[in-house]
This record gives sequence, C-alpha cells and structure tokens, in this order.
Amino acid sequence: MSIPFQKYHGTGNDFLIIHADEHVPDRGALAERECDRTVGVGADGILFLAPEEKFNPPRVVMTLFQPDGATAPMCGNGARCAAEWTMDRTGADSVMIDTQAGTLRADRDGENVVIEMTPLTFVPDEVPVMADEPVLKAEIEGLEVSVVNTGVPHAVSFVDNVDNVDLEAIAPPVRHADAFPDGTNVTVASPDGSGGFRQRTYERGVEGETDSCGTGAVAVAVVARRLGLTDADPVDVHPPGGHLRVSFNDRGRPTLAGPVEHEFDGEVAVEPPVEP
Ligand SMILES: N[C@@H](CCC[C@H](N)C(=O)O)C(=O)O
Repeated sequence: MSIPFQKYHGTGNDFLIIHADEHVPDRGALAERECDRTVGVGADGILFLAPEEKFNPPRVVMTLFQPDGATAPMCGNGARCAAEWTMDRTGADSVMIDTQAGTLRADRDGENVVIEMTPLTFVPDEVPVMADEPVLKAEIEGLEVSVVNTGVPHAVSFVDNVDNVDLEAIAPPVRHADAFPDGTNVTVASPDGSGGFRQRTYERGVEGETDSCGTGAVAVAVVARRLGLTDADPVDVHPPGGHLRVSFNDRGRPTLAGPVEHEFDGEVAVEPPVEP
C-alpha cells in the first residue's frame, strides 16, 4: 500500500511531511529508504506531524526522523516547514509546535516563517559535552570550536572563508569525538563582509553537509555574540541554500526567520497493516 506525503524545504533543507495518523510500521526504516537521494524520494528527513487544529492558534506535534533512521529532538528549518504545512491546512498565521526539545511559537511574517527557538545553553551537561566549563574556542580533533545547544548540539568554528573548508574531511572526527556523548552537528562560519556570517553545516543524522541548518544558523549567531564577534541584532546568516535571520526577543530567546517552499506532493510505499 502507499501513503501520501508533502515535500517542503526551508532554504534548501528539505523534508517529506507525513501525517502522523498514516500507518507507518517502521518510521526509521522509511526515513532511511526515502531520504536516500538515489533510491528514494530524497530528503534531509521525514517530519511526522500530528496537527491539533481545534486550538487557537493551532498546535502540531513534530517528530523528525533523519536519514540514519534515528530521531532528533529539534530542527529549526523543519519546524518552519511544519508551521507552513499547518498554516496551509488551517489558514492560520500562527502555530504552536511541540518538539522533543520544547514548544515553539511560529508566525508568518510576509514571505518568511519566524519561529521562537527553544532556550539555548552553553552548560556542558546540557549540550551535552564532556567538559567542566563552557567550551569556547577549544581544540577538538584539530578544529577550534565553541559548543552550544540550540535545540540540538553544534560545534561552531569561525574560519576566514567557509569556501576553503573541506567539510567532509574535517567534520566527521568532531561529529564523532568522545567529548560528545550524543554526537554533534559541526558548523563553520565566516564573515560575509556586511556584518553577517556565511554558514556551512555537517549534520548529525544526515552524516553529510546540508544546504541549510536552522539550529546551526542560530548557533552561529549566539556563538558570534558570545565571542564578541558581533553585537548585531538581527544577525544575518547565509547557508548555501538561502538567507536566514536570527534575532533576539524580549524573553532573551533567539528567533529564526526565513522562507519556506512547498515543492510537490507524492506517495511512498509502506507495508500494509497485518490482518488479525
Ligand atoms: N537541519 C536541522 C537540524 C536537524 C537535527 C540535526 N541533524 C541533529 O541531529 O542534531 C535544523 O534546521 O536545525
């Protein structure tokens, strides 16, 4: 049998979206197969969404399965896609998104979807990273990184020019370093010449570079501020797939803004339910 999906992307970070009510016997196996860009539809993950449309604003429970078949507690661009999907269904301009990392509010703002991110932390036990104090400009596996959790862990390295970095070579040793009990995403950033930053991220779970990473963009902005590289608000961050804007609201929480596109719809095969 087959079930429907909708394909969305946020600045090139792309997801199949499947209603959580659909019969999917093994979500991890479906993500491994269908995220594969040669044998499957091809995506950076599958978002299983359980909308609760009777609330005002509507709510949606988001679960991200990544191409390695495992879940991740939070995804900035995925949350923006989940918000757009829910807005498309309901006509609402605001959505509450329940993630494993906490509840986020999303609002439409012209062409952009803006989300208030979960609280960020540099506290080692909360990242998690094995250290006695926040990891700032420390060398891990030969790379100078600062470590923050913006919903998921990121090791952020500021370099002169992100184009000159061989990310597929330098990121995996850091991503798998013993210092990170749950692994980490690895993000490099360089000044864009206009007060913002260019960004490239090697994602845990994708095990490769993606065109954009929302939690990574927020990590670039908050680490840049913590290291005194900028005091701008907002901070413009440019992953390869587009333009994201990180701001800081009066609750001290970062917000992430950028465009979202509905690409196409389709169907994927799943095992039918076993008859009793
Ligand atoms: N692309 C995402 C991050 C998804 C989770 C990440 N790969 C992890 O395992 O921590 C984003 O936009 O934030």
